[in-house]
Amino acid sequence: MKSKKIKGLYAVTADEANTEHLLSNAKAALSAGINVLQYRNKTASKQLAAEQAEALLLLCREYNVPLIINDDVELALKIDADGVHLGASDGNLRDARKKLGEDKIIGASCYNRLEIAQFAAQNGVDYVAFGACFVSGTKPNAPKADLKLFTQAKQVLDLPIVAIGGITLENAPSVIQAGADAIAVIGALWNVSDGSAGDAQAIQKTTQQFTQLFGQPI
Ligand SMILES: Cc1ncc(COP(=O)(O)OP(=O)(O)O)c(N)n1
Ligand SMILES: Cc1nc(C(=O)O)sc1CCOP(=O)(O)O
Ligand SMILES: [Mg+2]
Repeated sequence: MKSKKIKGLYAVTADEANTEHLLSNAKAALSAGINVLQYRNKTASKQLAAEQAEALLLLCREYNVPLIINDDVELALKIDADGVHLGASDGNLRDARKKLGEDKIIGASCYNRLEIAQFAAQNGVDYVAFGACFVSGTKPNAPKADLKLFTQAKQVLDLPIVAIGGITLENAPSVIQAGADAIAVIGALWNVSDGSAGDAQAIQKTTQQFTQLFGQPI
């Protein structure tokens, strides 16, 4: 069942113009145990986005990890990615389902609003995301979502619930405790470096630390 794949550490890529760097970072996270990867690059041209998404898809296939495309149903269709993530201004959920078919994963941003999640669930999404849980360096103006929302959502929704926004190794336990099935992370995963060993090793170590919070083996 495809929605069962949405759990644990859900890595979301940072805006990265250097494809080699993007791929080596992604490989580090994949090799250390992320469960889902979302390609999100708000600064790429259409051509760069297509190239980067295609290269990430090949890498994800090696690790049997689904690749979700942010915002762009057409790109997901073009490269046969595993799904899309859509926010309030990214198009209609039913239209996306019609285009992508039943086998693809569709996720919806629900911000801090349970009723958006209920609407998304009625419109056939495979997971819902709430945020921002904490102040996010990536998206400083994102509206805040109270962690109580996860507990409430869990009681009324029968879908995986993803938490996003400012999640770090320190605050992730409170989000998981509140009921999130997955945590979506950008800054605290990719903006790490241990100085000597390089980015890839630091990303691997951070991935393992996040994954252990869910009680999964490393
Ligand atoms: C897992 C996940 N949750 C939320 C978002 C945010 O989507 P959106 O509100 O459309 O904002 P942008 O990411 O497009 O800036 C997400 N991408 N992934
Ligand atoms: C893309 C995104 N969406 C958010 C929301 O609240 O919907 S917060 C966010 C940024 C997440 O990045 P970081 O882990 O660096 O805070
Ligand atoms: Mg969006």
